[in-house]
Order: sequence, then C-alpha cells, then structure tokens
Amino acid sequence: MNGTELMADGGPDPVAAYPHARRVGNFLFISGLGPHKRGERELPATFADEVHGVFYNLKVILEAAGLGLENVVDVTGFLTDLETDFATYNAIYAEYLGQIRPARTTIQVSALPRGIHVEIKVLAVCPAD
Ligand SMILES: O=C(O)C/C=C/C(=O)C(=O)O
Repeated sequence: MNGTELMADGGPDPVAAYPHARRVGNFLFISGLGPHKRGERELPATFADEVHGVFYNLKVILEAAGLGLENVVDVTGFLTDLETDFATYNAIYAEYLGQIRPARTTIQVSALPRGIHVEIKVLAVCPAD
C-alpha cells in the first residue's frame, strides 16, 4: 500500500473501511470527517454544533499525527444545504482556519452518510522529517 495509515485514538468511528488519514511523503490526506465524536450515535443538536464537531475531529486526527490546524493546506467542505447553512459554516470555519487561510472549496451535495449536514476533507502538510 502507498504511504502509512493513521488511526487516531479518540478519532471518530469510521463509517466504512478506511483509516482516519494516510500519510504519503510529507502529505497527510485526511478522510472525510463528519460531526460524530468517537462513540456518539446522535447528531449534534444544531448545524453549528455539527461544524464544531467536525473541527473537533479534525484536531484529534491532526494531533495524532503531531500536527495542528496550522498545517492544513486545503479543505473541501460538503454541505447539504448551502442556502441555510453556508453563513454559519463560514463563521465557524473562520474561528478555526481564518488566520491560516488554507485553499478551500465548498460544495452542496444531496446527502451525506448518517444524515449529517456537513463533512470536510482535508490535506495537511507535515514538516520535513
Ligand atoms: O459520518 C462521518 O463521520 C463521515 C463519513 C464519511 C464517509 O463515510 C465517507 O466520506 O465515505
């Protein structure tokens, strides 16, 4: 297999057969992250809580790789309702990544796993070994 698979203690329960992330060279490719924390079955109460849950999961995985939000270089966001939720997503996104300013793409999708309303896919760069 290419690269090294990462499973983070405290990271979310994967929905299917994939690791939390895969490191290839200095790149850390992080799998799609939803808002459910490890062991959670219920959706958070609000969309805002979902977004915070997504970033909680991101930080858990980055920390397991010895990284932080400052190492994030690209974020793809998937939302099920841009009209209703885009402003909230942007505001909370800015709390976490507004100063770091990774490249970003956000798209609306018709559905996401487990009934979630937001998922992100992230690329981070590890400092050279
Ligand atoms: O619900 C989640 O935690 C996110 C799930 C993601 C996937 O199952 C996927 O992107 O394939």
